[in-house]
Amino acid sequence: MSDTRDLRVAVLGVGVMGADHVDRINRRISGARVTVISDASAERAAEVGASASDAQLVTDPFEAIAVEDVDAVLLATPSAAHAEQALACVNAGKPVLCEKPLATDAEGALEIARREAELGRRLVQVGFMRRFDHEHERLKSLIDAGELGQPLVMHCVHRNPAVPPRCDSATVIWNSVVHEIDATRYLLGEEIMAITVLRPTPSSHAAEGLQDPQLVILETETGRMVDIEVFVTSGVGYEVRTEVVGERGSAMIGLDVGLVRRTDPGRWGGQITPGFLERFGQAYDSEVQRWVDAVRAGGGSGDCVDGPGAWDGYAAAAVCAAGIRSLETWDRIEVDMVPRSTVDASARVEPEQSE
Ligand SMILES: NC(=O)C1=CN([C@@H]2O[C@H](COP(=O)(O)OP(=O)(O)OC[C@H]3O[C@@H](n4cnc5c(N)ncnc54)[C@H](O)[C@@H]3O)[C@@H](O)[C@H]2O)C=CC1
Ligand SMILES: O=C1[C@@H](O)[C@H](O)[C@@H](O)[C@H](O)[C@H]1O
Repeated sequence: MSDTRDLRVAVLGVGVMGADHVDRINRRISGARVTVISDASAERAAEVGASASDAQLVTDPFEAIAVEDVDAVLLATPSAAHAEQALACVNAGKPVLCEKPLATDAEGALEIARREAELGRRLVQVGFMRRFDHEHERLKSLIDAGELGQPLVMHCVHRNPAVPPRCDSATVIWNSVVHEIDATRYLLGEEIMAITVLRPTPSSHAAEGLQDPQLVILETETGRMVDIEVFVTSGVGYEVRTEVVGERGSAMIGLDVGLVRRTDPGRWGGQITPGFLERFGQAYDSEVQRWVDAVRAGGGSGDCVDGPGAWDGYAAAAVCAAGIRSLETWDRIEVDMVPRSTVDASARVEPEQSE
């Protein structure tokens, strides 16, 4: 691939996220265009394809990955399909931006990280977009500059107004808490050693099989603790708040303090973002732009990642797997992870450097 030509991207899975990524690649960022669209629903593929007239529709996701003039793949299929499809990308030598999580079990993620290491070329980026959010970047800079002193504790809130009816308690860990797991590794720059999932009084709005809210406690290797309230049927709006408390002060992000309006009779207030597309729009744009730039810079043989990679996907998957054990057993569970040095390609960069 030449450096001057647009990157030709196949987008797999064009539901909520995939359709937004298609629009982002074709209209909101530069250096890439969508040339293949694939979705299990032919109707949905045609609907999204209508707005991306250059794109060829390919029903089978593995055929889509193999299309010769596809330079790179963006995976936005349901989480359970990621591992097999991401592995197929690596095996085909194609760079892939895989929406989180990289896999819904730790073994699947580890297989991808190991295969990438064998190839000796970084091809896998994982869609932990908070690392590209300006507020998260500022918080990270503050911590790294030592302005809060040594970080001791982190408090997180993650609320969604609603989730699809199929969402169960384990899905909340894989799909929602996985963001705080990655944010912890990114902000504090160390691995998570143990997880405990607690079950407060469930909301009467949660469907059967869904423990909502959940309180999750993470413990890092140096003993810092992170508490996460995850509440996915809040009915209110999309709220993601993070506060880091250090020896010399604290800092919080996600306060929705855009416009604060004062009106009569004696009222004041602002607005809560309705969903992740609005709250993290800037982060998704930066994430995909930087991935496109990295893939183009990598040419046909260099590294193609600028952000969280396969190791980050694996580390998060290992913590999620322990979290699901905790949900089942009601116990504190230690995270079972292979040493980073056994997965060579990823061992080159520390997690806090955002790979
Ligand atoms: N980074 C973020 O903030 C967000 C990430 N996500 C992630 O994006 C992924 C997609 O989520 P949504 O767009 O909300 O789901 P969705 O259900 O809206 O879309 C999934 C699409 O994939 C298609 N599909 C199903 N199985 C497939 C297969 N095996 N191969 C190809 N296509 C298949 C479906 O027909 C559907 O159109 C998930 O992994 C989710 O975790 C979702 C929302 C936000
Ligand atoms: O990734 C996402 C969704 O899949 C998930 O369901 C939400 O809870 C997250 O906030 C969103 O960022």
